[in-house]
Amino acid sequence: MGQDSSTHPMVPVPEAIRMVMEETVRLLWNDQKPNPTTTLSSSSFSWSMLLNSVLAEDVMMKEPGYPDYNASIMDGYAIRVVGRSDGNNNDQDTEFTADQAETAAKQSSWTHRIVNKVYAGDGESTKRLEQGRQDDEQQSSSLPTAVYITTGAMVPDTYNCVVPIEECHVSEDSKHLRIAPSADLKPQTWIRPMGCDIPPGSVVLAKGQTIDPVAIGLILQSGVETVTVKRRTRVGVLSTGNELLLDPSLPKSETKGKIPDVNRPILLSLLSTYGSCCEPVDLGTVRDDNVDAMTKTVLHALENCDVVITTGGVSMGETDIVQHVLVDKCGGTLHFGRMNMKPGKPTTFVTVPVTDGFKKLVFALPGNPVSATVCTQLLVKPCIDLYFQGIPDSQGRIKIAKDETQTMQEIVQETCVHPEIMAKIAHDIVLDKKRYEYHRVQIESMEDGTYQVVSTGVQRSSRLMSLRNAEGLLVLPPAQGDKTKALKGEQYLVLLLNNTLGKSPMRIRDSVHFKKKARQMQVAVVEVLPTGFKQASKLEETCSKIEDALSGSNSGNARVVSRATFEESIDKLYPFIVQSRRDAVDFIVVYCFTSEGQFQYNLSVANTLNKHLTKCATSLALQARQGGASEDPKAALFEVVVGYVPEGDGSMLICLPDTGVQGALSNVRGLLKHGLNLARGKVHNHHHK
Ligand SMILES: Nc1nc2c(c(=O)[nH]1)N[C@H]1C(S)=C(S)[C@@H](COP(=O)(O)OP(=O)(O)OC[C@H]3O[C@@H](n4cnc5c(N)ncnc54)[C@H](O)[C@@H]3O)O[C@H]1N2
Ligand code: MOO
Repeated sequence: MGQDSSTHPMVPVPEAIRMVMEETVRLLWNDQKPNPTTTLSSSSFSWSMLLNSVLAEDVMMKEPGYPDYNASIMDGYAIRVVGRSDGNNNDQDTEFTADQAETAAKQSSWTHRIVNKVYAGDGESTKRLEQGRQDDEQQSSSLPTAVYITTGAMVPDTYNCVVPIEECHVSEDSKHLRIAPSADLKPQTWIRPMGCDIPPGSVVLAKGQTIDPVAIGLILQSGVETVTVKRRTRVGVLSTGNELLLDPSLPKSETKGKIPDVNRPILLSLLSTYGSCCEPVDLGTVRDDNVDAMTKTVLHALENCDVVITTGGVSMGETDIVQHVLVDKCGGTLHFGRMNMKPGKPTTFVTVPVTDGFKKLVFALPGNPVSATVCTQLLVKPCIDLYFQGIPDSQGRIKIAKDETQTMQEIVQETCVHPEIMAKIAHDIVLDKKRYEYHRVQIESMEDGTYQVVSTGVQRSSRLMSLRNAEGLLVLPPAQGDKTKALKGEQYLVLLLNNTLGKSPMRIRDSVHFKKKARQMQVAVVEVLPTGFKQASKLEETCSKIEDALSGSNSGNARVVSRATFEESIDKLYPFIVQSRRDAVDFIVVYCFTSEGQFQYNLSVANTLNKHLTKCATSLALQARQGGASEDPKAALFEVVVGYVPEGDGSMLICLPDTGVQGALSNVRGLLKHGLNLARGKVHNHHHK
């Protein structure tokens, strides 16, 4: 099992996305997200930092509420009237009543003397009228006092009513005032009392809310010193390749064979359209002929980002070193190295541990610009949405299973991916011979509420024009037998690349893209033999026997997608099993050599495997053993183990002797498939439409 990408099975795209989501969930579940929140201090608030951020904590109104003083609602005069309820009315003679206004109107006498002016923004001690004048007034008059006040200004504590300027008659020398009898002279008239707009202690904005323009205003009014928001996911983009033109100002003669780096600008700007969840980080470019230099760049990127996207260098060429750097040099775990997809086949997904025990997610995308862009949309977007939002609140739909992996699966089912629709195609499209094609299309809404899609033309992965104005990805299966074309009028699934149709993201649980079809059963085969065992491998012939035994007309075909030989060290077997299930394998068949004297070995392999299985199916094992014995009586002497490997979607493992393989498997074929479906929690099989 080398790391060469050609040995990686082509993982179906939905399975690949599911693995990405599972790793993301696992990381969140295990608190492996560093600094999930950021606290912004009011001294550094700027609207651009706040806008579109998501609150990680409630914003509460500080004492004494907003406004934090009694404010005038009108331009006019503040006076004191009878009935103030604040217990501060011991100075009875300065209180003014409607009767007094009435009398003054009849007599054309003044009702108040004006002792000050208060403008909006003035503090309590502001004195705008000259001292001399006040002294003068105090001596010459016993009228109650009033102050001129503007809208929004602080009403001094000694006053409890504002009379708008329209209801005041002011003496020519601006020293006296007559209040019109029409004025409303109740306490608090035209005053916004302290805390009336936002009472102290109230929740101004709730946790989880996205900060919109109004929320910015409310945060500022709330008087809080800090706001805690969810930290945006830092997503780094690194282009790899010596062909990238680093200095566009160089003369043409010096740049032959170089091309502009389009991936980095495309992906960085695409990420910036993902809104509040992500902070794109430009990691520049790196050469593809220097493993150490690339390793250094990647390690630095991993320290600084939560998610890293690289483009280029993941296929089969001598300079395709990215996987080597990520796995061998950076110690990453490879989750998949190829997808059954055009464009995007060599897409590679790795998780890499960094210091502090945090794990980072790395998407090593193909260099072709279309492949890189489409794979970012399909795989990276849902991942960073999930990483930012955290484990979905499922309103109780998530069953917490005893087994952690099962719980993860449950959570993954609740996570969201691209929106999707069904649409008819407007013209024939030739199907790819081998791979599912995610064909770029434009979408037309028809009058009857259905959709029709039109291809964007030649779909070569280098042809960025195929993405120009593309609105969706039409999911086309590979050609099969006579079916070499998708025909005009046929209906297919379309994954949406933008939100022009106003469709919501799909929960994986509900997504048609993720619905399992009765597809080819995928099988991993392992041959195990004791050390120094001198017998030629029978892997090839046994694999074809296994394929035949597991294929049946009404239960679909089986295909061996990975195979390996292990000598002695059964310890190595478990990582292979884990990898097999990650490759979405249905059955793992382990067979042991059984020449004379190998009973003990067969027993120890069987016992070791037994430990890793849940739901050991002893009756199935017995039946398989009987089937094996009917082919070769000797097979009855050896151990058979059948059980369920719970990780991921789950696989069925069958450990048996190297003889009677076909008889054993064909005897339990139907039961194995049924057992797998039961163990996977599926009551019904899903069939092709
Ligand atoms: N022998 C095989 N060759 C290839 C296979 C294969 O299975 N066997 N797969 C092909 C497929 S499918 C794809 S997709 C590409 C992906 O290759 P890489 O990821 O290794 O990418 P590169 O070889 O580095 O580049 C591919 C292509 O894209 C151009 N490129 C790269 N980076 C950028 C950039 N930042 N901006 C613009 N264009 C870029 C590069 O020049 C190449 O033309 O591999 C096939 N080969
Ligand atoms: O998968 Mo590649 O992305 O065809 O061109």
